[in-house]
Amino acid sequence: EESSVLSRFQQYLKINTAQPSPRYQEAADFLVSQGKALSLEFQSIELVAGKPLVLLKWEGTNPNLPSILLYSHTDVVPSEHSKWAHHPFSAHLDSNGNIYARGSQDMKCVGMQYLEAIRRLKAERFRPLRSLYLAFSPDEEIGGHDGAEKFARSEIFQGMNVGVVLDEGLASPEDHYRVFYAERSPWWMVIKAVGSPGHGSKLYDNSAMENLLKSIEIITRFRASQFDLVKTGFKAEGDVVSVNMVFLKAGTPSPTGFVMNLQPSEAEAGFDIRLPPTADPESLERRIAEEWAPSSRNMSFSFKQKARTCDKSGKPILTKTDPSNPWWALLENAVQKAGGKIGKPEVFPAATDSRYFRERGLPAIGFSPMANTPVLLHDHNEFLHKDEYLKGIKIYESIIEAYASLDHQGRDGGSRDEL
Ligand SMILES: CSCC[C@H](NC(C)=O)C(=O)O
Ligand SMILES: [Zn+2]
Ligand SMILES: [Zn+2]
Repeated sequence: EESSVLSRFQQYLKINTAQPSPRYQEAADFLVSQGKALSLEFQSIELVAGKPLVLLKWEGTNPNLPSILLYSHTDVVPSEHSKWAHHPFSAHLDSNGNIYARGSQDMKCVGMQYLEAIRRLKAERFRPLRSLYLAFSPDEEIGGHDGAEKFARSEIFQGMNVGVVLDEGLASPEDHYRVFYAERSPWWMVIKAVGSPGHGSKLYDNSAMENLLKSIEIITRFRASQFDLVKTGFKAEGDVVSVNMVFLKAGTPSPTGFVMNLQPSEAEAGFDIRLPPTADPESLERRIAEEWAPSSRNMSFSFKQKARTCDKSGKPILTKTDPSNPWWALLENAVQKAGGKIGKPEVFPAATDSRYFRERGLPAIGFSPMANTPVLLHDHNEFLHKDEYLKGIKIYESIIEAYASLDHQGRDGGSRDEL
C-alpha cells in the first residue's frame, strides 16, 4: 500500500511541468486517469488553448450546499539540474526516505495528497454531504493569469457554488504546520533616472547615476527599517513591506563591455515590493512619488505588476480566522484530530492563486501539511520526506471528512459577505 501511494506521487513528480514550457497535457492525462480510477467526474478545461485545467468532482448527497474546492497548481519553477544531488524530475527516494523533485513541496505533494485522502475515504465508504471539487490549474508560477484568474471568473466556477478553497502554504521546519489567511500583494516597480551625460572625469550634479543612487539609498533605508521590525520580533515576515532590488540597468555598452569614461544619461533599477493586506497602498504610492522617484530629481516610475491589497469597498482582502468563519476552526480541529499541530495564522509572504478566490469574496486557506521540513520551494534539492507526505494524507482525510460533513450554509469567512 505504502509503495503504491509513493509511486503515484513519484509518477506525478516525474512529469516535467517546469515553466516556461510545462508538459501540461501529460500532467492532465495523468490526473484525469487518477480521477477515473477513483470514479470521480472529470473534465479537462482549456480556458486558454494548450493550458488544461483538470477539474474532478465527488458529488455530495446535498449538492445544494456550497461546495469545497481542493485547489493546486500543476506547474513548477525551472531548476538548474546540474546543481541538484538528484535530477529534479527523477523523484529519487534516497536511503533517508527523502523524495527529491521539483514540485515535491510546491505543490504536487498537495495535489496528490488530496487524491490519496479521497481514495482512503472512498475505501472507508465515506459519503460527502457537500460536493468536493479538485482543481489542478496551470500557470501559477507565472502569475496565474491563464489559470486561476480566468477560472475564478468563469461561468464554470460560478456553477460550482464554491464555499471554501484550500490552496498551498509553506513547509515548516518546526513540528507545527503553518497556515495562511492572506498574502502580500506584489508590486514590481521600475524606477528610471535621467540626467545630463558627461565626461567620466567630471564632477557635476544631477547625473542619472547620482539621481538613481540617491533613490537606492532612500529605499535601502526604508528596507532596513522594515527588516528591523522582523529581526527584533515585532512583526512577522508577512506583516511588513518588503522591498528588494532585483535589477540595475545603466551604462553605455561597448564591444568590450561598457564605455568607461562616459557618464550615462539614463539609469534604471527594478524592485520587488510586497505589501501586507493592512498596508495603505496610497501612502506607499505617495512615498514612491515623493521620495523614491521624485520628478524633481528627474526620476519616474512604472509598475510591471501591481496587485490590489483591498477589495472595491476598501477592505483588506483576507480570510477571517475568527468564529464567523466556520472553515477555520474546522480545519484546526481536523488537523488536531489527525495528530497534527497548527501554528498562528500568518500572511503568506509571496503570492499564491488564493488571491483570485479571496478577491471573489471566498474564504481561502493556505495550507501544505509539511512539518519538520526545511522550506525548499524554488530552491535546489527540493525534497519531502516520505513520512511527512504520508502523514499529510491522513491530515487531509480528516479535513475533507470534516469539511464535506458541515451541514449548515458555511458561506462566511471571506472578506465580503456576498459575492
Ligand atoms: C505575481 S505572481 C508570482 C507568484 C510567485 N509565487 C510564489 C509562491 O513564489 C511570487 O510571489 O512571486
Ligand atoms: Zn506554489
Ligand atoms: Zn512556487
